[in-house]
Amino acid sequence: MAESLFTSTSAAAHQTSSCILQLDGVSKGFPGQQQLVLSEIQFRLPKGDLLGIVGPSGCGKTTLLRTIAGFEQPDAGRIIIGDRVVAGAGQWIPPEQRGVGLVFQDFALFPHLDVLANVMFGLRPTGVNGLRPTGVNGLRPTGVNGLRKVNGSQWAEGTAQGARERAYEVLRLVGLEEFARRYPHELSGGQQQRVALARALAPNPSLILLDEPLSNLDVQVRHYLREEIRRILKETQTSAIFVTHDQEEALCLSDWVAVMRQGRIEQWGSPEEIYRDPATRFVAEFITQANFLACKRQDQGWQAENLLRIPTQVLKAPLDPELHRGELMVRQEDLQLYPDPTGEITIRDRQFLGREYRYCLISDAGKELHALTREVLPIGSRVQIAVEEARLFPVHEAVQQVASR
Ligand SMILES: Nc1ncnc2c1ncn2[C@@H]1O[C@H](COP(=O)(O)OP(=O)(O)OP(=O)(O)O)[C@@H](O)[C@H]1O
Repeated sequence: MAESLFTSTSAAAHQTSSCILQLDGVSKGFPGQQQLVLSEIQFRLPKGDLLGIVGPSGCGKTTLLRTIAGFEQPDAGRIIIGDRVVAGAGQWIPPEQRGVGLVFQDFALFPHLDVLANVMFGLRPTGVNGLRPTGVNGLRPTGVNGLRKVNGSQWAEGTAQGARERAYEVLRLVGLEEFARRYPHELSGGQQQRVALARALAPNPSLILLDEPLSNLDVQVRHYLREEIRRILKETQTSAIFVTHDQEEALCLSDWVAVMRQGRIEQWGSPEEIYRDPATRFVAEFITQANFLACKRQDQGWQAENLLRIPTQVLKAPLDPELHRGELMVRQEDLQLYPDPTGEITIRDRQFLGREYRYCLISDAGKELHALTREVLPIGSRVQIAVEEARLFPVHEAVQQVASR
């Protein structure tokens, strides 16, 4: 399924029916920058699905979101929201007419308006859903007029009542109906972000864009709220794209994950595909907290750093007969430990994680490894290791990785 969504330009052009957003070869550069910030971005997002965009700092995540929202104009390519071309092919639809809701990492609520008025703001006939009120960085759409002149009298008679009812409806959805008359400073960070979500949802947008929506919250609230956000978006069948630098958040919130690197999508797939079958060493390193071991072919298998013999059957990808050296990815949960006083690996530390232990291991040659297992083994004892599953990457890619850092 992932392949049919992340298609070539010609194939993508024929597949617009059940998709809410389609990008065809979208590129974008900024003056004075040698490299493109977005380079031939291409994907289709099915209606009602959630896409998580992850990647290292500066890879172009926010620029991609801003380009979809309409705050940046692509240099090349086409963006289609629903069945409308909103950018490219001679078309340009401004942000406020794209039917897109926005949620920011700093909540961006109006401090002088109560919760109800904040949510109703998103319903103003001329408003861009969820537009931030002040000049904070990120997705701020500069040059949109009139956004700070907010007061109840802007509502035409009759529409105000409808807006109020809709605002209460979305506040119920996010579980904050009873907070309608509070001001933002009287709410917790998590509650403020739920108000921001309610404001973005109020006009019933076809697509919501969330820029690092949870990064200003502490870890417990983040865990709780990511479940909440997913539930609310699914319940309202709203498609959404959210940018995050937190891999775990992307994997557990999304239906699809796009891993970006230097302005390109390096891999698109379901969270399971991205985690279990990373296409490149970069994706593997960025998404998993796996172990990486240099290895070379030996007999019918592979020898990894004098620590492990890997029979070919534990390798995930088919073997390239030309490949004689490579780098092996072994996820922490796939590394098995066997107590052995003659083993070359020592347990350096053990952390209790509740259901299982995380072991920090060190080989006699100084190679550090990590393993997750339910077994209890003493710190300082020696072990041998084996693997259940491994993924082999051609070594030339690993070399490029190091060279490009
Ligand atoms: N308006 C602009 N003018 C010039 N360069 C820009 C502009 N906006 C972004 N850039 C550059 O484009 C690149 C991508 O920036 P972007 O904010 O999209 O990255 P990001 O992946 O969201 O990073 P982070 O995770 O740190 O927020 C960076 O090198 C940034 O400096």
